Amino acid sequence: MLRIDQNKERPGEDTAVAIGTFDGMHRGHQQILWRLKQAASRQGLATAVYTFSGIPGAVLGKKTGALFTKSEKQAAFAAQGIDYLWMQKFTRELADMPAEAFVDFLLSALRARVIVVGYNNTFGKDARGTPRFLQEYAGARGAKVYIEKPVEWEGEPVSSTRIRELLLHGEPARAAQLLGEPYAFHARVEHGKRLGRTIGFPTVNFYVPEGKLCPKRGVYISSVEYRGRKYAGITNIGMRPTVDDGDTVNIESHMIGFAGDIYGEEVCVRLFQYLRGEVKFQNVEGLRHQLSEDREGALSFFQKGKSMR
Ligand SMILES: Cc1cc2nc3c(=O)[nH]c(=O)nc-3n(C[C@H](O)[C@H](O)[C@H](O)COP(=O)(O)O)c2cc1C
Ligand SMILES: Nc1ncnc2c1ncn2[C@@H]1O[C@H](COP(=O)(O)OP(=O)(O)OP(=O)(O)O)[C@@H](O)[C@H]1O
Repeated sequence: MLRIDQNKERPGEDTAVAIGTFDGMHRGHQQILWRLKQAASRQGLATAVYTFSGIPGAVLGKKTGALFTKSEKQAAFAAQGIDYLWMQKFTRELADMPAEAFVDFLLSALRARVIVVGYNNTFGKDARGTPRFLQEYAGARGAKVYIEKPVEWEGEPVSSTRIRELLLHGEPARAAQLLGEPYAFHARVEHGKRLGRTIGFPTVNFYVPEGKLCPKRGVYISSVEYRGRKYAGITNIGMRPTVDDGDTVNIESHMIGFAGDIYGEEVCVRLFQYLRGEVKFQNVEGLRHQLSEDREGALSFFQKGKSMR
């Protein structure tokens, strides 16, 4: 996959292009990319995606985090086998761009001969770039436009907004149904207080990456992937009131059955089920007792045959 927003690189061939924010690469997004690849291969075109590095809501005043960091989004498109990726920083100027100018850009700079969008895609000033507008304007200029019907779950369209709300309400299992896989953090392990190991629960610690959505605070059944191996785990998202009086949210996972120092290494933590809220215990012994129960909860969850994917 080639990033074509950098160094003035452009596709050297005609393309089929999909447009949208694609935050989370949920099942609706997967359907769009399936159609993109199908249309491209039928017509002998390369595949391209025009997307944003953040989420438009963050620029337009909504204070919600995104499901993907920039690098997670780039990795998701690479995994989908997309040939060319244009990742644009979303700005107010971009939001005010006339819809015609945006389509002209797709046709000329990205060499779009096919354009694929979902039923609800809009772009350009005053959201005038509707699927119908696209069909008329791009169609008159020789491009074929595909408009995908909504992919639904429990009778409502799957959307990034809906997934963010589920995660903020502590419903990671339902979020995973819409995403097609559990919500994940890819992070580098940071130093903790080294207290965990003294109570029999060493943890990997990191902070929520800037701009990424922090799910409801509390304790989760999770898995931790490290060097290609997945461990059952328990993860706390919170401020550790028993041992810390700081006010920064931190993510900590205990990997069941793992021993070793992995500071500075990359891990992937996936959230499966919300167990409980964070509690301020009278003493560390109370915390240790609760952590043993949390671990039992995680072990029986995975013993029931749940996959760690
Ligand atoms: C699964 C899990 C659940 C936790 N639950 C709580 C909690 O309810 N209350 C709390 O004060 N700290 C909680 N913690 C944080 C512990 O206080 C912390 O992991 C421990 O002190 C070790 O810190 P360290 O990694 O900096 O050494 C939890 C940690 C984990 C991994
Ligand atoms: N459930 C869905 N079914 C089919 N296509 C979809 C679905 N959701 C989004 N799309 C399409 O996928 C592309 C990228 O979607 P985009 O990320 O912009 O919207 P979204 O997932 O609905 O997010 P939000 O909730 O923030 O509006 C767009 O063309 C959009 O129309």
